[in-house]
Amino acid sequence: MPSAAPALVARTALLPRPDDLVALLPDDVAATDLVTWLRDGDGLVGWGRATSVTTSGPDRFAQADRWWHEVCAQSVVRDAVQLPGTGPVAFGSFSFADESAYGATLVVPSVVVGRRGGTSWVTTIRTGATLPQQPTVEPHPAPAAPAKPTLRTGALDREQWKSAVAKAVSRIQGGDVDKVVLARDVIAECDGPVDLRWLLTRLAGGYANTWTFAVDGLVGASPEMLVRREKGLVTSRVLAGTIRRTRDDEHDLALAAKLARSSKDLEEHEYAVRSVADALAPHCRSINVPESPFVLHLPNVMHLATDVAGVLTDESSSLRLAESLHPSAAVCGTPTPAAARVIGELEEMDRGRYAGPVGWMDASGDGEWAIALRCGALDRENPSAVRIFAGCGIVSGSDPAAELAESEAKLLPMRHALGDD
Ligand SMILES: C=C(O[C@@H]1C=C(C(=O)O)C=C[C@H]1O)C(=O)O
Repeated sequence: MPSAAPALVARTALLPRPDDLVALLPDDVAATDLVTWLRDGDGLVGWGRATSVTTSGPDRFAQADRWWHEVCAQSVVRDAVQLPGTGPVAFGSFSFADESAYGATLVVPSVVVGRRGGTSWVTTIRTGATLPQQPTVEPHPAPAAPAKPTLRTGALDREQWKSAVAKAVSRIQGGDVDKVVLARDVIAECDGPVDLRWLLTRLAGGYANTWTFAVDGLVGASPEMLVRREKGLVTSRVLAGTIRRTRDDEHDLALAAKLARSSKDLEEHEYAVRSVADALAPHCRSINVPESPFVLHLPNVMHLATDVAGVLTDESSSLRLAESLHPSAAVCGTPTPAAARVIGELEEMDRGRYAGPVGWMDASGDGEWAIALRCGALDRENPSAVRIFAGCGIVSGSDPAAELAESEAKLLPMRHALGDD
């Protein structure tokens, strides 16, 4: 059982608009106590740990949600801004698998700075009885560039992973499962402690239209929004179906048109959209599923993308909605239980928090949870190492060599951020 929920006091006040939220992260706080949620310059950054909870197992979402509810019920809040993300905020990351040794964490930082359109604010949070003073919020010197990291094989080397893909294809052709998402890990070893602020600067600068996140030592730039809940509206961005970009824009446009017509990718995409719409159905009315996907352009890859929206009909928090949507066919497969079994048999690794929900939630339960993709986990034992991940949706027409190349393209954001240009 998680620890008892403490009482918090929180104060949110307006702040002059900071240019760069990442620059506000202090350089003398442990990387696991820095949090970030950024897109196109707006979002939230935070540091310190007013309180936190860890949970594990199949109830990890419900336990964390209950804890946060109790914390908020006994908190004293002075919120002069009243926007989503003001007042006390919890940042969380959850393991992909129920049985994972990596569990889940909700962290409530002691300071959160937010920026949304023209409004910026700072929230200070403490356990105790007196309202905290507003801290000084100012940019810190830019972090130094790291040296090129060394890459080591993770659970499977390239050949082994290709043969896992080939086995997945035969399982699909044999009728065990329709689609399965297979992932691989690579260990990046740097020549000194990894500077999270450097990684975040690179990710937020290079991948501005993704959600750049850092929570409890998990860092990345995810293009996939599992669920956003804001004032009764629920939205989800589903991605599945990928093509690697070349360095030639004209050629990429032709590839995008090909992706939008590719029956293999459209089939893979359809599975993922269906799994999201079905999971939202018990919680929402007026669910809108566009008839065909659009092509999302990222610097390294292009994806087929569909934005699903609905109106919330129950009290589910954004975290409980994320639980209902996890794992979607975009990161597990279809049907879910059979795909999860094949993953367990073929990947030969614990995914940890990769491909699990990562995000934030405020006291109202509104929040945003992305799927932790294009990310890495800082190694708690070795501060110079990061375990980075990438996975691919496998369907009956998948070719192992092409999937390996796709996984390499999906590793690029983290490799570049780590200084491997
Ligand atoms: C599993 C990953 O990405 C997922 C798989 C995709 C695909 O197979 O086309 C596309 C986007 C994501 O839903 C990853 O980036 O690691």
